[in-house]
Amino acid sequence: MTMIYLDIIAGIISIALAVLLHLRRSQSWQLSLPPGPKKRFLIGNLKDMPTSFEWETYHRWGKEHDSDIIHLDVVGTSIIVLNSLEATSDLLDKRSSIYSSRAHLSMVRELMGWDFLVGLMPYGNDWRAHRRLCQQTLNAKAALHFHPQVLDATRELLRRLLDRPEDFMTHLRYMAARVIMSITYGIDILPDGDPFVAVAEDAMHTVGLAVVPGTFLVDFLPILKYVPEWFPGAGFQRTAKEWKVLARRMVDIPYGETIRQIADGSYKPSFTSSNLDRIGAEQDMACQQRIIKNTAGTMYAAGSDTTVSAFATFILGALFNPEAQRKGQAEIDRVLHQERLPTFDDQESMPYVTAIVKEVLRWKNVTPIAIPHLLEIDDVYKGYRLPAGSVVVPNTWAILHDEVAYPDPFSFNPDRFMKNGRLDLTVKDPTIVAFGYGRRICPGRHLAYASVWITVASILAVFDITKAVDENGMIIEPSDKVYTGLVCLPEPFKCSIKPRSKEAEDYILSSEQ
Ligand code: HEM
Repeated sequence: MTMIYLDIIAGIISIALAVLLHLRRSQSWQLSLPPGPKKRFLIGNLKDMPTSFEWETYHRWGKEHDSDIIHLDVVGTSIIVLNSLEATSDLLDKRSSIYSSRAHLSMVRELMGWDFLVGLMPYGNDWRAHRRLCQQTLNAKAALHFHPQVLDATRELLRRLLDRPEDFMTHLRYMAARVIMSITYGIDILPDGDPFVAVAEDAMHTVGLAVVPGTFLVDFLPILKYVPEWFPGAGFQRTAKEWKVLARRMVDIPYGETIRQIADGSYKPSFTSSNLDRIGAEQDMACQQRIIKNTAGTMYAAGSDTTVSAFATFILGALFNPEAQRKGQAEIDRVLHQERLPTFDDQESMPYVTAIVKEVLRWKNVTPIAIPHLLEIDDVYKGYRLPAGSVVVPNTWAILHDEVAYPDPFSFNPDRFMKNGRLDLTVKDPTIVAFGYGRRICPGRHLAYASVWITVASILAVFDITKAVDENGMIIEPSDKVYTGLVCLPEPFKCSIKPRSKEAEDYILSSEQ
């Protein structure tokens, strides 16, 4: 008898909950969507969508509609842009259980074969298994183990800058790639023309172009993925086919090399070798290998261009603000007395260097729209209806160029983070948003931050960075433009990098020991 009563009560509760949910949903459907540019019949905002520097357009739309949250519709795909820290924090951080998936991205994930990339995986168990591996290797404590490798790579960077300063971009790329390839695969790459790096760079270029929302219509109309290659207008299919080969090579080739080295006993311990070694007899071997291989491929893809972009932004910032460079050098000289090169232990005593790093991550921020998230269930925010399935674009660029938080936001000015010779903690730290949001926040941020900090400190300690001069003795003004894409990199620029003194040169050369 009691069991029957319990069943009836459970039934009534279930029905009541279902009715409540239905009522909530229908109430929220009466609310309006956030404001945004006028939508056209069927295609919505397709024709308005910017394909380059979209963060600037999104920011302008926000101002025009006097709202930090705007809504767009592209052929039925709902897009929500968040233009303020308040909105990203309220939704992506505080409600991250429903804002942590990713858009379907038919072009990149299905047609171009980038379904291995952790950063693009939908929220769920498979993503969790991959993310766990990233976290185990890259969390704040684990990242400390990489400091010696990063320091070695920085010292080599100094020597290479001394030798061929005009090739500084090549050296910065080498430094970032060297650290990640060694951590991930235990592979020592060649300084110039490394085949593993070449394979990865080719693939990376393609994905950078393809992930920007609005570039390929197939992302908004997934049915187009069934259009055959020969069909007029199906050029994206041919492009995807070519780019898929590059993606596979990027994942397979370095992983294959580690397997080869493990087999002949010549391997160096790395993310890949340690995790393969850890696979238990009770685990599904093929499944675990797939997760390790995907995660390894992701580490290079996610960590190389991003870090290089921050390095290059530092060099550019030093050109745009020579006074900041001098202040950084004066601080370093005060701490090191020009007797040694910086180490990670110097961080506490070099607040101005830290201010430069914060400004680097703010000024030409590496990932202006992070990686857009996806909202999984209907939500309501500031009285607006946010539909399930919306792509949610955090406008990190707008947040980091907000003139209230950062007056004169387009100038490179590390002093904005300083007060009375110390870091001013009342100024918003750009790292709060520069590495993304909520459950999808960049797991490589500790390693990335450490690499940028020690590189900035080491270069400032021994080099002067000045504008280059042409054959007629005229100063070459550097461009402050960046390439558009998911990861923004400064456009090529020239500069002069010279040792600050004979002693500085000696320190660089002796750093090999
Ligand atoms: C200055 C350097 C870097 C910047 C600015 C950066 C920034 C970001 C951003 C904005 C995201 C997206 C977060 C979101 O969806 O909200 C991300 C994701 C990711 N980053 Fe980084 N990153 C950097 C370096 C690295 C490094 C060195 C690694 C690894 C070695 C790495 C690994 C990843 C991974 C695996 C993801 C995907 C996380 C996920 O979707 O769950 N990143 N990063």
